[in-house]
Amino acid sequence: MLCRRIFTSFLRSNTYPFLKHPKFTTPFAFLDVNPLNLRPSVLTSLTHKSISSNCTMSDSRRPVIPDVDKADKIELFRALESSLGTPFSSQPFVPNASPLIIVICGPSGVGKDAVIKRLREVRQNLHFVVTATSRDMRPGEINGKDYFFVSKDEFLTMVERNELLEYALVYGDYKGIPKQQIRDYMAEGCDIVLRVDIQGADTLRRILGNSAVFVFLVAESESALVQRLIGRKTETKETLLVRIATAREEVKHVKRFDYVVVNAEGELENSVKLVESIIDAEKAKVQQRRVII
Ligand SMILES: Nc1ncnc2c1ncn2[C@@H]1O[C@H](COP(=O)(O)OP(=O)(O)OP(=O)(O)O)[C@@H](O)[C@H]1O
Repeated sequence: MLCRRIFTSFLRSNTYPFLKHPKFTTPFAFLDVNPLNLRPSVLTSLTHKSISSNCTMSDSRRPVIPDVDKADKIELFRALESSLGTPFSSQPFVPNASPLIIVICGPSGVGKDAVIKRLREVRQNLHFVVTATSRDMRPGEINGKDYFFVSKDEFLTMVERNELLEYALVYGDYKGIPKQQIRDYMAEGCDIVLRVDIQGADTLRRILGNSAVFVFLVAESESALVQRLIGRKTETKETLLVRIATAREEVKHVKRFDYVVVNAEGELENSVKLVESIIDAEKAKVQQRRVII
């Protein structure tokens, strides 16, 4: 006690200014370690408490923290808990990430469908919104899986009922995104993938702003894109020309997107991995995108 008084009066005087160094004024600082890895404020208040409790609490009532190398884990855990005075919480430090809407766009033939198909195979809790379209079914396509194939009249009825988040007339056919499907899957905690053309992406940006993630897919070059489109064998020479001319304009809009992914020839897996990384990074953001449809 006498020693402490002498030490305190030294601290108050300016005779030995080095004694005001945090090493001497911060509890435990002389150890050069923080034995419980506590925040300095907690440490300070704890130590002040235990110093002041010296006056009132007998040694037998003070919680004893066993030595780390001797105590078993549970004993140490409980001792630390009772020293701090409140039970350790098992609540997650951060809540679950909000479901995301990922909008994938890019010129015709770049590989949007191929990337999304693979993404669905490798990633859980991801729902690809099945778009409604008035175009004819292509060989191999399945109604309700690739698209909801509807007549023009049926499509226009959906528009009248405000059932579509966004719709457009593309190469003479209507395409639109059903709202209810998005609400249902987001309620289950799924991320939503939307596949749209450039007009659709513009409209969605107006509607959703920054609450969705916009990804633009490009080929490594124009010539690679044309070869891919030819290789798909779905187009006539006329529609090929229209799609290629349109693609030339579309790639100029890349700046409006949040991310660009180069889907290079033979590198589909890498493109999918990159899209996955984008989703993971978005989910780790402190300020989450929150979307209401
Ligand atoms: N990285 C890649 N390397 C080689 N071929 C690819 C790659 N990605 C996609 N493809 C192929 O390119 C063709 C066009 O791809 P896909 O149909 O997915 O394009 P899209 O962007 O969905 O086109 P559209 O908008 O016209 O429907 C397909 O035959 C597909 O298998």
